[in-house]
Amino acid sequence: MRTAFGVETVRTAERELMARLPEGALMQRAAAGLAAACAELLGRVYGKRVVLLVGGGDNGGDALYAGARLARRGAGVTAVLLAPERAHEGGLKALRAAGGRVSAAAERDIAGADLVLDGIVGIGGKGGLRPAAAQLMGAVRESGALVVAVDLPSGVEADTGEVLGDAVRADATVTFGTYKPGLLIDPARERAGAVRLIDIGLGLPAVPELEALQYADVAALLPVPGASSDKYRRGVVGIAAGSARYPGAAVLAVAGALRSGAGAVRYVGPAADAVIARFPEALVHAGPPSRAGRVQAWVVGPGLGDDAHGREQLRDVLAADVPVLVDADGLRLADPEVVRARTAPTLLTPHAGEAAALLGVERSEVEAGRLAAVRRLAAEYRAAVLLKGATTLVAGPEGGPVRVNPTGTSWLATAGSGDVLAGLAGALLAAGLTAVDAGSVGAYLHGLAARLAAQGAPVGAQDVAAAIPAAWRDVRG
Ligand SMILES: NC(=O)C1=CN([C@@H]2O[C@H](COP(=O)(O)OP(=O)(O)OC[C@H]3O[C@@H](n4cnc5c(N)ncnc54)[C@H](O)[C@@H]3O)[C@@H](O)[C@H]2O)[C@@H](O)CC1
Ligand SMILES: [K+]
Repeated sequence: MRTAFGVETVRTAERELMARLPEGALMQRAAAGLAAACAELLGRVYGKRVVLLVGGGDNGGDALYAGARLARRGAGVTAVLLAPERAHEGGLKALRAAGGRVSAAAERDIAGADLVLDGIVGIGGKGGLRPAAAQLMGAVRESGALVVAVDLPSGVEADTGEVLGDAVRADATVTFGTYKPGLLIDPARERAGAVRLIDIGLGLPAVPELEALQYADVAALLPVPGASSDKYRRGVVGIAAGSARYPGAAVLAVAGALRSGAGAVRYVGPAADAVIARFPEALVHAGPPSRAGRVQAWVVGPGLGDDAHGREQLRDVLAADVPVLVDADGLRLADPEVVRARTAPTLLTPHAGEAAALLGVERSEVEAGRLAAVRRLAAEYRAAVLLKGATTLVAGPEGGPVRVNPTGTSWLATAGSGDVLAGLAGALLAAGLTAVDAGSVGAYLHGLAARLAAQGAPVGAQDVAAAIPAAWRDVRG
């Protein structure tokens, strides 16, 4: 599991550690790791030109000390001081002693750089880049230099993943002690490039603020049928989706569920003919979901439409005392009071627009502050919430760490892809995973399936569904 902690927690851990270490030792640890990472990225250090963008805090201090180490290995190192009167004194002295210099012409030095080290601000940064730093970003882009961010790209919010105005766009980020939430969540994540974590010995709490499942975590959570498992052990999924107008959503949700280890899939709704034509193994039922026979988890909403029939289906499913995944039209039509009052687990799977409607805010507000939005939704609806996006987030109703999906890909931004995810996560719910596990394992497999299906070329939702077994095999190794 890759974990992230917010600034307040990092500060506390830093204070405790600093009290036990000689003055400046922690910054030396950070700078040593940073310099080593830069050296690796440069390949050969000797003769390379390195420019340090140095702000007025310890983030700039890290850059200066790392620059001194690179200068000692033969790099030509130049520091651009963005707050000359506050630049870290010890770091500046070390840089000069190692043969580095302070720049008198920032843009010219940047233009000739092989590597630019962004030490403008770190976790002490507030409110985006100031004009003096923002002005240099054009020169940094044009230089073609490798950009390495110290701790996090300056101008992004460490705790929320927001990008405020101009922010550094790094090829790599070297972060200290722990990932910060902003390094794992869009829109900030894509500013960070490849993130490398340097252990500086911070003692961190057991429960992180954010966690990203890795292969091994997903493998451990995947339901695997035992020798004696019958279809009920593997889980029976009910799907109440599709309408005369949108039969395809039902087909895709069923496709997702059938390829995700469900013992059986029961379909209820007006698209039964379309479903059975594609999937003879699906069980189709007329009448209300509550009359469909034994079901261990329901998926409701994809393509449901908003006519009386759809509303009735939704009401009926939400009254069931089994886990329910609510997607798409289901999210639009669900009565918040009914969702809150449910005692069996509920998993809501909105995209940013649907999340905004559920919260009664603008879509842009959700997009800018996705972590806050998913937490608020989970608390307000007393449900697990999967907020779709390039980095899908999953929050549980009881707080705790928010899961962030690392496998997302823009190939998933295609019609019907959400319907497949609904079926997939529904099958995992039926197999007995908690709502947060079903959501996060579902998002993981869904992203991986899309990558495997795409291989760099366009894919449709059906291809994604067809690649779920391959993703499953890939994870189980
Ligand atoms: N405290 C520690 O023990 C360690 C800290 N480390 C480094 O220290 C950083 C935190 O240092 P600081 O607390 O000094 O804070 P920062 O260096 O992140 O930034 C604070 C400074 O920048 C100014 N500032 C705030 N927002 C700004 C903005 N938008 N534009 C320009 N200037 C802005 C502040 O007035 C202050 O001078 C970490 O990110 C990490 O790089 C590492 O050396 C590891 C150890
Ligand atoms: K930085």
